[in-house]
Amino acid sequence: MPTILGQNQYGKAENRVVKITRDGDTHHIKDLNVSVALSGDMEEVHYSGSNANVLPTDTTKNTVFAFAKEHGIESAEQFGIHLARHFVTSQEPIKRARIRVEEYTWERIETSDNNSRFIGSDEVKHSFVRKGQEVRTSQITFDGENWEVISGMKDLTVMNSTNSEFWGYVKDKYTTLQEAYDRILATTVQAAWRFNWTSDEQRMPNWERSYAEAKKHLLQAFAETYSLSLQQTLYQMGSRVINSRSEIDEVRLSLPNKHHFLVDLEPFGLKNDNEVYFAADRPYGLIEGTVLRDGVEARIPVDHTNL
Ligand SMILES: O=c1[nH]c(=O)c2[nH]c(=O)[nH]c2[nH]1
Repeated sequence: MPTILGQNQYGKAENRVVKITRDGDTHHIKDLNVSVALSGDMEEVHYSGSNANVLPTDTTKNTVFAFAKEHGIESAEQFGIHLARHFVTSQEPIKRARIRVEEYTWERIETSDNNSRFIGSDEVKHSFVRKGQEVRTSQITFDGENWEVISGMKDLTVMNSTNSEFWGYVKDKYTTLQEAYDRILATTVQAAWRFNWTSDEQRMPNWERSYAEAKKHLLQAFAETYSLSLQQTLYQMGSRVINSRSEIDEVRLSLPNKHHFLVDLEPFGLKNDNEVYFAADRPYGLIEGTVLRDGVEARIPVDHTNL
């Protein structure tokens, strides 16, 4: 049976690059995990093994580190844009570059209870603790003409200890779930949002500010929604971002329902007054959905993941 080559891409994955910027003796850290995927005229290397069109993955790794020096790392998105543009414009056979970035955030260590005494001391300026909250993600794709930037986050765990109910659902012969009028709602947010910046002709968003604002709106919507289901909360979270940020047209959310079950304390002669829960880790409900600006086309893949 004859065969033909289908979709293919290649590049160095998970380049862990850390850039220290020294502003006098005050240091700033950017800590990224960068994955490069290139595609284009790559039939020959697959069919015959000719490497004539192949920029080595080793070179793509070196480029990541060299660009950290040459261009700095202003934001994950800006860094990805520099890289994608470079690969597509410098090598004829490369027609498309996709750069995925995970970013780990570092916060300054405060070195005294009375912090004000130490402001200006060396410890504050160059000592950091890695932030335990979310991992920031971005994916930058360039085909020589159009850009697609999808940013987001994963591992951001949140909980409402009240203002959540779940009742009025379908009941069949297998249904045992009790209706809940005051339950815990907890989830670990995986979010991806697509920017409507697609060409060098348009003004580029402020990536850092956009991220901070999108995160703020997701969290505020989670906190402020009186929830009748996680689905309803998901829609509120997505639409809050779309309505507040004109640079974002599409939000995809994947929200595991981190179930907290009330423990039966009756056997011990104790009454559980919505106080003691068993935090189950699996199975979990998985609630996923896309929220779009009216009139735009959905482009974030249903199973979009970063790395
Ligand atoms: O918010 C929820 N949505 C569901 O679809 C669902 N299903 C379920 O068993 N519990 C919940 N909770």
